[in-house]
Amino acid sequence: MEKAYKALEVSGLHVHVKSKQGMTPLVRNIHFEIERGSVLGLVGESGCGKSVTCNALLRLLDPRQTSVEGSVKLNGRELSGLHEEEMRQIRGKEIAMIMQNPMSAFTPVYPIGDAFIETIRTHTRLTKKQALELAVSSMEAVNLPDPASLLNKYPFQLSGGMLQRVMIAICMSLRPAVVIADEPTTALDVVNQLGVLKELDRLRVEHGMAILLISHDLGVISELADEVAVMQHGEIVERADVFQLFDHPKHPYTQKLLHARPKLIRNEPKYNR
Ligand SMILES: Nc1ncnc2c1ncn2[C@@H]1O[C@H](COP(=O)(O)OP(=O)(O)OP(=O)(O)O)[C@@H](O)[C@H]1O
Repeated sequence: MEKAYKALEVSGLHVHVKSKQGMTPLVRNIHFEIERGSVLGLVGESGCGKSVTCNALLRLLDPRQTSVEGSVKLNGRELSGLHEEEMRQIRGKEIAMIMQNPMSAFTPVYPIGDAFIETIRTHTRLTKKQALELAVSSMEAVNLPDPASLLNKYPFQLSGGMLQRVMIAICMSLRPAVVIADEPTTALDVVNQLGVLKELDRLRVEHGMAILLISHDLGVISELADEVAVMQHGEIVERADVFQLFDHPKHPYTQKLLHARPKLIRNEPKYNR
């Protein structure tokens, strides 16, 4: 059988932070890999280390406060020894991040087109006109209406769902191999949530990108993920195929998480007056 192509491979990732007691572990011994065109869901309670893990992958943690050990391979290329300048080239272009709060990703005093064109031109040799064309086509691809006029708007003039789509469009315009989506739908209402998830899934299918999807919401995870890693206290305690995990959770913490899912409690007959 042909060997699956790994877009992202993480092994033995440890992060420590400086504290009065010395170096304190934040995440320990993280291992996972994501194949091209597939989605790994990363779940766990608040503070368990999901964002620290992602920031460590992208080398966004402050090296004066934290130390990171382990191996991170992107399309087979080891990232851990690279210089900051090389990492800057990789971030956004080969591995991109969609953040939780789209509003904070844009500078409020500039039209959104400025952010779009700056990102494209930082990573490509396209002219401003070509970058603009790419911005418009990327926005069309995520079903944003009238992209040319949207590019002239300021962030506060767009709804949360639209801004999230703009962020996805910016992210996708450079066709990264890996996308880290950190709670991409938390700030959205359910209709927009579904739209954004569908968009991510379409881009995964059409462009074969690998997605690391971080969410508290097991509903979101079950919509999109092929595999799920469950984190607790800085460690991955269980990793399994999504159906296996939902049907036969092994670790007590996974069982607890699944048990804590909101259920519809409306079986009682209606009150008759
Ligand atoms: N720069 C830092 N210095 C010290 N501690 C930190 C730092 N960044 C994060 N932490 C701590 O590391 C732990 C993990 O934080 P992290 O943000 O990764 O959690 P999370 O799982 O993403 O939570 P949430 O779901 O709420 O976003 C927390 O206890 C947090 O306080």
